[in-house]
Amino acid sequence: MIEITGLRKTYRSRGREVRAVDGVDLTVGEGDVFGVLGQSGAGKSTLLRCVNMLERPDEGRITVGGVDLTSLNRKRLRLARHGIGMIHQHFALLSSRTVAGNIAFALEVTGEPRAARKARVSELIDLVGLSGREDAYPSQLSGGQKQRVGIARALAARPKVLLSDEATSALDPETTDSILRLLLDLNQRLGLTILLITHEMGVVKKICHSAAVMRDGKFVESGPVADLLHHQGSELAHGLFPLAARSSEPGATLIDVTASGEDADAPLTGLARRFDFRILEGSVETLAATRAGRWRLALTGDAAPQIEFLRSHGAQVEVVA
Ligand SMILES: Nc1ncnc2c1ncn2[C@@H]1O[C@H](COP(=O)(O)OP(=O)(O)OP(=O)(O)O)[C@@H](O)[C@H]1O
Repeated sequence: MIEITGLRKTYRSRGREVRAVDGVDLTVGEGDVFGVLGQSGAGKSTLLRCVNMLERPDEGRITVGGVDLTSLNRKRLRLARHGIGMIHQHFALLSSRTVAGNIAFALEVTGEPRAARKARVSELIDLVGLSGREDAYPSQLSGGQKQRVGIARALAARPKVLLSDEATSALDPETTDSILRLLLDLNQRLGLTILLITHEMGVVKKICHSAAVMRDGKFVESGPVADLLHHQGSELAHGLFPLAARSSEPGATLIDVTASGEDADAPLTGLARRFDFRILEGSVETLAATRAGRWRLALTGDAAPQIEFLRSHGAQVEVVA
């Protein structure tokens, strides 16, 4: 649904050059939820703003729903943007308009006939769970309710793609969860493709099927979350399952074990039937697209057959010490 190749964007200000996006390739399949994770300054916002051409890239191709956005003139680009909704960290609502007014505004912009607007607004209010709050002004809403208005407004023109710019960063953990559940629900019910940027590992954990880690304008790893977990040295694996336990143990070999799928704990259970070892730390968790487990083990005795056993049962093993 979204295809990006060779994307570059450099800012020049006061004689200084900043390569905000430095050669990014990205494919987001239809109905996928893709998260780009990175720290402040990594280039996430620039990347996202290039996807709907709010920012014009210096190099690269951006195709959304089969349409090459970089080749469109201004008028066609405006139309293509109707198929790409966007939500923001600080909601960007009109303070002088009610909930219904804010959503109706998006329909006015896309030229929806006045007669059809009212019905569509109430449909959208229903969709995001704001029934009863139609006449409230943004100042009377909680952060979560404001983001629901943002989502309804972004979906007004029935886009196939939703871009999310740190949509939950300004929300408390409980509200974050309810907004992520709503996004996942919309992804499933409407088949909505979602590309989100975030600096929160929890967001990737809860709703992303695929993810990329971005640093200095580049993707340092990218792919389905279940696959990335199995890559040696994966930052995503370390971030999703931080193992802070002891990093040395006299007389033992320390290893980190990663396994995914419905039977994520099977390699470890199998190992326990044959060998003696200790679990220093770890857990199995349900992620958006898979179940996965990660543990730090202290192996006593000969480590080689134990590591071999785990690997032959589909687990990724990294020797720590
Ligand atoms: N309009 C601009 N002019 C000059 N430099 C910019 C501009 N926008 C972004 N940058 C620079 O580009 C780099 C990437 O910024 P960007 O906002 O895309 O990163 P980010 O990962 O989204 O970070 P944050 O989460 O803090 O927004 C940063 O070094 C930033 O200072």
